Amino acid sequence: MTPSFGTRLRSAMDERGPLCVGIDPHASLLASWGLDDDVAGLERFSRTVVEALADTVAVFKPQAAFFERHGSRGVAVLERAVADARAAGALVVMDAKRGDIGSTMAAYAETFLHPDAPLFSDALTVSPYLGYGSLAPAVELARTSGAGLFVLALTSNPEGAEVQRAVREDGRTIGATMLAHLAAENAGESPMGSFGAVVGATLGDLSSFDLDINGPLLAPGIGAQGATAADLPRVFGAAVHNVVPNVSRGVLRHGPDAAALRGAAEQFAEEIRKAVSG
Ligand SMILES: O=C(O)c1cc(=O)[nH]c(=O)n1[C@@H]1O[C@H](COP(=O)(O)O)[C@@H](O)[C@H]1O
Repeated sequence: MTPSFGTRLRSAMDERGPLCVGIDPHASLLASWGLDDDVAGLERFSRTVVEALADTVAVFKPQAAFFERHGSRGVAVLERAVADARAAGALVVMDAKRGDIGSTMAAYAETFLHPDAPLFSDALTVSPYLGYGSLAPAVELARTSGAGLFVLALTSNPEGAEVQRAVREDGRTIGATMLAHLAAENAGESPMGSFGAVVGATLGDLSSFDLDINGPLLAPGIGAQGATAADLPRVFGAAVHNVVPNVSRGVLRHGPDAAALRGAAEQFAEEIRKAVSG
């Protein structure tokens, strides 16, 4: 049986460090790489990123929207990127932020978390804002297929606060409630559970939240959104050892040269290592 996502992620983080590189082929990045904003450009971009980094980076996070905007051929490029990255030993978190009523959520789960699906990924980002319980089919399928989820809890964008910091009748914020659901999901798992939270690295002091969910914390916001690796201990406190920091544009803007991409990823990885161990 495949080891759980939490187990595989912990090994990958121990072996390669926790950096996650986002594959976000923005039209502006394609242009700055000298590529056309079309399927050929998309393919060249994603292959270059995967080939340059798949043997050193623990996790890739392709952003599905940048592939889907090119239609079915863009989705074919995404399938290839996922397969190549996984074949080279990296884990893939599909950033598709899916969320729907339970019966439709089951179809999203089949799309990304069924081992026979063309887009099968090690984990998927999901939105719990139709109610955490609506994610149940994805939780269930992830458990049987050895995959994981990253649930949007406290997102990196300033607009997220109006929902995630809203206070419920029981006095808890919505974000804290999502973290509590995840802690329950991961209870008793070792070395950690497979049900992670997305918590932005941009959010400053989060000591009022219990980030101890016994699962991974995907932390976007380093680089283009203004956070730095040095912010991680202040934002995450003791939970920093479970943080998977994501950098997309901060690495990608160094392409298309493979050595420059590797250099940028190594620099972020080193800054993260220092911040987490220091
Ligand atoms: O789920 C995500 O990955 C995500 C959640 C969040 O709160 N903030 C956030 O920026 N992201 C994603 O993380 C990536 C950040 O990209 P950069 O700002 O270029 O590093 C994008 O793919 C975003 O969609």
